[in-house]
Amino acid sequence: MTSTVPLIVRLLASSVSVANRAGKIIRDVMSKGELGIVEKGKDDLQTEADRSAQRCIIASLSAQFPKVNIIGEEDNPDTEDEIPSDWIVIDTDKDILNIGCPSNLQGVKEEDIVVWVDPLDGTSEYTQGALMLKRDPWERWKMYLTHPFISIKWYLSLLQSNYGFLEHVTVLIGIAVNEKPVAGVIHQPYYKTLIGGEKKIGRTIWGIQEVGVGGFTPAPPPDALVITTTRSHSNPMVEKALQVMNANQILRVGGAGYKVLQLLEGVASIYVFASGGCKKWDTCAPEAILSAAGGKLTDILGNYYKYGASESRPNKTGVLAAVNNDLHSYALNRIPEELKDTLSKK
Ligand SMILES: Nc1ncnc2c1ncn2[C@@H]1O[C@H](COP(=O)(O)O)[C@@H](O)[C@H]1OP(=O)(O)O
Ligand SMILES: [Mg+2]
Repeated sequence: MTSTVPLIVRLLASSVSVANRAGKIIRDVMSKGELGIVEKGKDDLQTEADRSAQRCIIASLSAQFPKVNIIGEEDNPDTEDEIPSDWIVIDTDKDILNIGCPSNLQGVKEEDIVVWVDPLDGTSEYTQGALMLKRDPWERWKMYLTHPFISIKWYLSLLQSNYGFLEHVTVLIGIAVNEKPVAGVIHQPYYKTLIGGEKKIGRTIWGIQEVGVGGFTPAPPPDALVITTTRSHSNPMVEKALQVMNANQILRVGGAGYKVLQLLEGVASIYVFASGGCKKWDTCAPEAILSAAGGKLTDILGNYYKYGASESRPNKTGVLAAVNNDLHSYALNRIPEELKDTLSKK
């Protein structure tokens, strides 16, 4: 049966299974307690979970789709170590295989596809979440002292948060054809639900253009204007763009994947981030799923990003995403011209 299913649908179905496995790796690293944090740059961390989840995703997808160009966030310095055999996922999500395929994607070949992988979006929230899992206050304080760049103010705000910010962490697998995100997966390793009285952890959201979305219950935007934005990468430009939105409420959360989930689930209406910092792997999967649900993701100037393999990785001109075209235009028209100018010269 599998061979008659179009390639793009098989790739999406495998990405769902692989993202679930990567999510389990992320939880396992956290449970072991040794995050192996490395500072890649200013406000930019990498952990053992980022490295291992990426190895799992790239090894699994390239074993099944050897000619697909897969680009991951992490450099993976330790690629010479053998990958544990249970990290190579050969399963595929059977329900996704039955979803149908838009006619313009039916003839797509492996060589036409670029997959953008963020193995762990929301790394700051993941490492800060680790602090909150330390129940012993002395152990927690010791971990804080060795954690890169958390101010005492943040530490106190973390103590007041219930579960840290682990729900903000996602695994992102975005599938692009002809430079456009056409399908994607957002996996949330720490999402908690009760199904038939039984506790479940983790969920996987998917979308494919013209077919639709799944793995969650879509909801209309809130009546009030709720904007979602960064909690860990703000700066004066980000704040300026927020001020002019005339929002009823501003939510500050981690990760591009989590913010787009808030749009999909009716928690927020617009995502505004008027700064460089996000990269192609942060926005490819969220853009694919949001547009499959009727939304729109562009830069702050209103231009779509391109996702060809040779495109530069940074999204220098920020992110503007909304649940529909009207809300996107509303936000775009409010961004001051001088801010657009400053960003486009970066
Ligand atoms: N200044 C930055 N440096 C590094 N990564 C950034 C920066 N700004 C944004 N990002 C990436 O974009 C995602 C969304 O940004 P934010 O959480 O600030 O809204 C972050 O989780 C982070 O991805 P990652 O956690 O995968 O490194
Ligand atoms: Mg990211």
